[in-house]
Amino acid sequence: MAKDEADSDLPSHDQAKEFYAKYDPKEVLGRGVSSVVRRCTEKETGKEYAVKIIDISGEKQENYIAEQTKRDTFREMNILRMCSGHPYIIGFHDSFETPTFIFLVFELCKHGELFDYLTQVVSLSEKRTRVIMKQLFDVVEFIHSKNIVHRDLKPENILLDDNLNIKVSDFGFAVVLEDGEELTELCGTPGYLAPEVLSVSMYDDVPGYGREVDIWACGVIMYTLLSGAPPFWHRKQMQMLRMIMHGTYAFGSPEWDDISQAPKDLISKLLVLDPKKRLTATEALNHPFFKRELAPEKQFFARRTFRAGIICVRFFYRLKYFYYNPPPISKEVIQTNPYSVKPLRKLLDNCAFRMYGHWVKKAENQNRAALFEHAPREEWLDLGYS
Ligand SMILES: Nc1ncnc2c1ncn2[C@@H]1O[C@H](COP(=O)(O)OP(=O)(O)OP(=O)(O)O)[C@@H](O)[C@H]1O
Repeated sequence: MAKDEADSDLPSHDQAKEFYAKYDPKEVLGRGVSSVVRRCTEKETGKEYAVKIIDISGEKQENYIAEQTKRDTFREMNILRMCSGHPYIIGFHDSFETPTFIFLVFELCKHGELFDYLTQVVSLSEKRTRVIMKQLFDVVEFIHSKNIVHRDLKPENILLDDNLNIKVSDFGFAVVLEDGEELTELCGTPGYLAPEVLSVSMYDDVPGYGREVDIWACGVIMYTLLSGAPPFWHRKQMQMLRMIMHGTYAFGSPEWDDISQAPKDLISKLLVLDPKKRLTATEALNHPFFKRELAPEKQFFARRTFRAGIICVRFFYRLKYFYYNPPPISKEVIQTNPYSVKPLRKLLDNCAFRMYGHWVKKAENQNRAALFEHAPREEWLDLGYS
């Protein structure tokens, strides 16, 4: 990209003297509705950060929306300060305000979003899911203890640091609950919305919602990490919202066949329609999924150990034999059950993901709602694959 074009959305030096005195802005990392996130370096230390530059000038949007953006940003800054120092929440380093822009300087997460990581790997192992979900519940337990509700937990808002630890970001919808306060605003991302958020926007005589919406979102995230597809999804958004309202989801085959009972049990205790019956973050952290199974005390039995050794060696040689002499794949198997053949299974899965875009690569100007679009891609239709 030409330098002029790349820098075209940067505020001028006159508009942001204080920021430019301390930081050098670099390439764009991501864009929001009214903001651009760039890598930047701190002049004094040479350390790298990410700066979110929020336009509050009113030039790109109506004045009243710019005012709202400004108010929301101050609320977000206040909440970020309340969360400072938590190991799995994005570090908030610095801020600057001018009449036209607000600059928020964050720690830099070079590995980007959990969403992009999932795009590459499609689904995660139980072990990796355990690490990520444990960190996520640590965050939720912490923010809920401070009466903060995030309201937009999803893989796009979970960044990964250099050690692939999570950093929960984007507290743009987060609020601090007053004692006994119930929320009524419809906000969040469709696939992750809890049923009570939908109810409150549809009916007059229902109670508002509270912190339990974050637990529901954790259930959706955990399901998605393990299977590579969201639990509530339909080509037509109204149908998808109806599925959420009724709590209709399944641990379908074959994605869930090899997944053990503990994570399924935990998910089923998170995706509970009645928010009062949903686990809390602390209860989720005490679920058996997060408890390592302790091996029984080991005793040494010479004969048994010797026999086990022989079996292992035999097994190894059989495995080696099959590896170098794989059984022929018959035409019948390919016709009747192609999914049972591992290389074909991989190919089919890849095609399905390409065609239906459960995981879609983020591109310039791509709408994130595409994650839930189940339509074949244009070029496939041209090829007559529809
Ligand atoms: N600290 C960071 N390190 C690396 N990349 C980041 C960081 N913060 C944000 N990004 C990238 O920038 C993108 C947009 O950031 P962010 O999620 O804060 O904006 P947004 O909330 O989507 O914006 P808006 O609320 O204005 O629509 C992120 O999705 C991510 O890819």
